[in-house]
Amino acid sequence: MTAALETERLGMRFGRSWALRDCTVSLPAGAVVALVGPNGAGKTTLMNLVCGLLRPTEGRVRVFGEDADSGSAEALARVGFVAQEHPLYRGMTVAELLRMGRALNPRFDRNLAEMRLGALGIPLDRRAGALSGGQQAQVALALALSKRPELLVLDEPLASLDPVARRDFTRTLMSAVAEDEVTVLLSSHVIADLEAVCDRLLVLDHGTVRLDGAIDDVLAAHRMISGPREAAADVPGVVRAVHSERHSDLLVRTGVEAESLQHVLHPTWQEHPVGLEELILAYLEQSAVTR
Ligand SMILES: Nc1ncnc2c1ncn2[C@@H]1O[C@H](COP(=O)(O)OP(=O)(O)OP(=O)(O)O)[C@@H](O)[C@H]1O
Repeated sequence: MTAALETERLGMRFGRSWALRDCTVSLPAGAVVALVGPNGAGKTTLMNLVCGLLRPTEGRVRVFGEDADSGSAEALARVGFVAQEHPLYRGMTVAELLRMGRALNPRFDRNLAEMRLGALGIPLDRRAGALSGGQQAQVALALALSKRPELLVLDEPLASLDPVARRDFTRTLMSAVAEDEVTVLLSSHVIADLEAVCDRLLVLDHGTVRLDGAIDDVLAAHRMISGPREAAADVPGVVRAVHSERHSDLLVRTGVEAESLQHVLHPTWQEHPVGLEELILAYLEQSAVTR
């Protein structure tokens, strides 16, 4: 089956610095992917490459098998993009934005956009600049979804939204995923938001891929264990260790076979599953320490 998104040793350099390097990932169609990483990790750069807004310095990026920077009308029509701060033409009314969307995109479904915005009580005759931040985000999402894209790329769409607006945005997104089977690449710094909608994780740090996989598989392949400090050095696959005088808390990569840990651990070690936020932070902290 063709992957929705495939990158092969993808790299992007600005001047002398690499924003993204050696990035090889394959995202299956229908996945909802959480793109996570600290400021400057390369998330926006990857998204711009996926949308064909940047040409890679090295490597390739393919969307449904076609080079993302081919510039073909078909490739552009397949991807919906909501950039950071969801920019809109502020002087135009919502109705004018929808007309423009229709004129620019052959598959644009204006009824769908009006239905979604109507359900949220967003007036079509209001200028975009006079809408609240949450309403602007909803308009940007409705415009992107009404293109009927096969891949939807959302760069920190929730950043400026209050909790109710975040929930409304997430609901709109989830219903679109359920109805249209669209593949989604969604970045955010708020892991709880991502956990609610995403089934796959891609962690970037300093331009390189730190973790990539289905969230369930990634969580199943890690354990948090607590036990005597003097035995901590014998534990294999430690991602992150926090020691007190006598005690150690370790995040360990166990592979898919979590039982394998039992063979090496002293019975006094206690084991418990790891949460997504804890896991991501552990990888990012480990990476910060080893640099
Ligand atoms: N147009 C550009 N010119 C020069 N450097 C750039 C450009 N765009 C990005 N960079 C650099 O590339 C690196 C990655 O930036 P990018 O915006 O992709 O990170 P990010 O993960 O999206 O960060 P944030 O979470 O802060 O939005 C940073 O060091 C940034 O300064």
